[in-house]
Amino acid sequence: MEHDGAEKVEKLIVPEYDGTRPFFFKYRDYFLTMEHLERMKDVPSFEVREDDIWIVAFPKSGTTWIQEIVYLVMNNADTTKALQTTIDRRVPFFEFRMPGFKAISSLPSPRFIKSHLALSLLPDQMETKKPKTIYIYRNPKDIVVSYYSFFVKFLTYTKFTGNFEDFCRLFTEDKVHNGPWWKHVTEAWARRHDDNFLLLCYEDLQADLDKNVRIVAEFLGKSLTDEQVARIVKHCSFDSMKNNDTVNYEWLKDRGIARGETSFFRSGKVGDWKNHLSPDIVKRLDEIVATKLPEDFPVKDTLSM
Ligand SMILES: Nc1ncnc2c1ncn2[C@@H]1O[C@H](COP(=O)(O)OS(=O)(=O)O)[C@@H](OP(=O)(O)O)[C@H]1O
Repeated sequence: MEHDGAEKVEKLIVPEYDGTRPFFFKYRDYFLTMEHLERMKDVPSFEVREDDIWIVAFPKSGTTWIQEIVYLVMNNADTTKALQTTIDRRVPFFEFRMPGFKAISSLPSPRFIKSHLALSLLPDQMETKKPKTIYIYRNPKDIVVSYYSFFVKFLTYTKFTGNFEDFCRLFTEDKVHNGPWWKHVTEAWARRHDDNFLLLCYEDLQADLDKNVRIVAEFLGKSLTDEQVARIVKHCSFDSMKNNDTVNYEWLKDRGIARGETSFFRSGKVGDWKNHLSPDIVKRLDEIVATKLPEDFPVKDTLSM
């Protein structure tokens, strides 16, 4: 894979800000915020380990859910241990400023690492060290609702001044952080048969969490008892995680990063988009699914499908 040094990154910047939009910049094929773009120069050379476990997803696709499941599977369903430390410390966010590349580099093995970067933007050594990688995808209609709620209403530091419809339109134009969604998931689809790769789907977890915990455990080479699986399933229900202060990101409110009146655990449903999206946005998203995804890519935007 080609290395992109700082100089080349600078040349790839395409300003999209017109006073109503957040600052997104195009890096290779993806839109990133300036903050993330600045760190991209250190990404290609980041040292990957064979025993890392990477959790990769487009934002709002169920990343936190998988982070907690992976942590528990790898720690024999020790929920007491999980409840001692917030998820951002147990499974750090790779490209975020906290804790940063240096801190992640010095973590003991096995490291659990979360990233929202598309697979093609991850460190070069992902291809040679081949760490186990779990990717979760979700239907774009629920994602855009969840994304607006998180990016505009939950976080305090984003500068989006448009309304919900504006945000949805930007999403359909691929111009949201980590967009295009369809390209992000298509890259994962192409990897679905790789031995070190597990592709999961948010809607499948909703339909049968027990089964998906077992799939994760098998992929990670862990043998769990039925009682351990049941404990993970209970701990990882929406209501349990919403009320769990080590995963619900309520601590961001104390740091002034998130607003008091909103919740990271918003709805946790499949098909909630029906209560929010306009017919025009539904049409645009259906078009993206129909024309930009591989033909056999299964997108489930209701639970009955
Ligand atoms: N346990 C469980 N059950 C059902 N749904 C769950 C669960 N955990 C997280 N979620 C929902 O996932 C959405 C957040 O996605 P991410 O964790 O990927 O967000 S982030 O991008 O990492 O910020 C967000 O979706 P919405 O509720 O639709 O906004 C969360 O509520």
